[in-house]
Amino acid sequence: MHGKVIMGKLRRALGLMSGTSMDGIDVALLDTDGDRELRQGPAASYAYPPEIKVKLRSALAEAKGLAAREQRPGSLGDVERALTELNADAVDRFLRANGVDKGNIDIIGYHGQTVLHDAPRRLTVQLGDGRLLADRTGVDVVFDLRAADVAAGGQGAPLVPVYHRALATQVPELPAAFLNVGGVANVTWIGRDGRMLAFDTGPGNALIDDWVLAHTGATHDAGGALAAKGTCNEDALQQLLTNNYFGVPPPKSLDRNDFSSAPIEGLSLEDGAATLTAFTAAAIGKAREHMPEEPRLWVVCGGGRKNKTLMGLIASHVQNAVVPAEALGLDGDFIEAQAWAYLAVRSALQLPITFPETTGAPAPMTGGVLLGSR
Ligand SMILES: Nc1ncnc2c1ncn2[C@@H]1O[C@H](COP(=O)(O)OP(=O)(O)OP(=O)(O)O)[C@@H](O)[C@H]1O
Ligand SMILES: CC(=O)N[C@H]1[C@@H]2OC[C@@H](O2)[C@@H](O)[C@@H]1O[C@H](C)C(=O)O
Repeated sequence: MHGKVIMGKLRRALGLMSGTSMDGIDVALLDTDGDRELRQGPAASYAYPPEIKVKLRSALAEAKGLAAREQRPGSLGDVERALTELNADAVDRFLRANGVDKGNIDIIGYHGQTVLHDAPRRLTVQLGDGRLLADRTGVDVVFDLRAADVAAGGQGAPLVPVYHRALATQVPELPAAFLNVGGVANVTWIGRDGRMLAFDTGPGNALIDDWVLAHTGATHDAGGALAAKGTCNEDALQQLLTNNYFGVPPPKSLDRNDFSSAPIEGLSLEDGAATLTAFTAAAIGKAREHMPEEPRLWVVCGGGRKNKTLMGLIASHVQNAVVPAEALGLDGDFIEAQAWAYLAVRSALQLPITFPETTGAPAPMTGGVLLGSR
């Protein structure tokens, strides 16, 4: 089933990413040889309809009880089908809007929606039906990119590091850190010789989003304005930082809800936002303890780079410059979707996508399941 992608040739891939913020589907086009050649094309986001967001929140609770990755009890099967249909619709809309011919797309890299991630139990569950997506789109789909790594004893996350490494050719000076602040935050340290070290640093925006949603109904703290008005509660922050996770050496990964915001209960909206924002930044600062050498530059991707308060705090916790991905001419909103396109091509070529230094895989290994169009 790996016949379509030939080594050395540029392949046109579409990446479909739905992250832990659970806000929708990011789509990005990438022409790549699966190695150093990267030609980023158009990209777009398609928000989940409100009713899907509500269903996803309950799916997340239902998924807690899963004992095996293929189980779909309760509403999970229905939600999976609905999400897959939304992804197929997103592909159609994207191709139409950008005048791209479906026949020219070689492969789709499909992430799905993570509803459970528990690497110690060798369990990572992404809702999404690769077979259905391949049938609906008529394009070959690579799905389940995390599963083989987890089965082999790896963390199954983060998977973006190999794409970060490919982007690092654009960084003026190494070592550098690519920091993704999504629902959860993850970092890839890249050394002068291209060596990688990657792991989830701690919370990203998810705790802040949940706090703001519960108190105001808004989806996030736009620009970090609420946090800027509040005062960090030092006791609560220190309590949050006592979590054992920060001392654990990498590789390590997190589920969306691995951290509780219990220590900030009772604080005002603004002070709670300030404290959680300080928590995300301090956790990123702690990531430095695991790095072999201080990054010369921190390149920030993901929605968290739009939170000015957070960006300022991150800068106060690290040495050297902190810049948004745009400073390197990249679009910080779509690096993960592009990464999924890149990973799909690497998977089809049977190239490694995870490494001992990124997920704790026993050796560099490929992954993903290729579902041929028919
Ligand atoms: N203007 C903004 N101001 C502040 N925060 C923002 C802004 N825009 C987006 N965000 C934050 O970024 C989040 C979305 O980020 P992103 O799309 O990178 O996450 P994700 O890909 O879903 O998550 P992950 O990377 O963990 O899988 C939103 O939930 C919100 O908290
Ligand atoms: C299991 C899972 O979906 N993890 C996500 C999550 O969101 C950020 C962080 O935690 C990262 O480890 C990962 O996503 C990115 C895309 C990755 O695998 O690189």
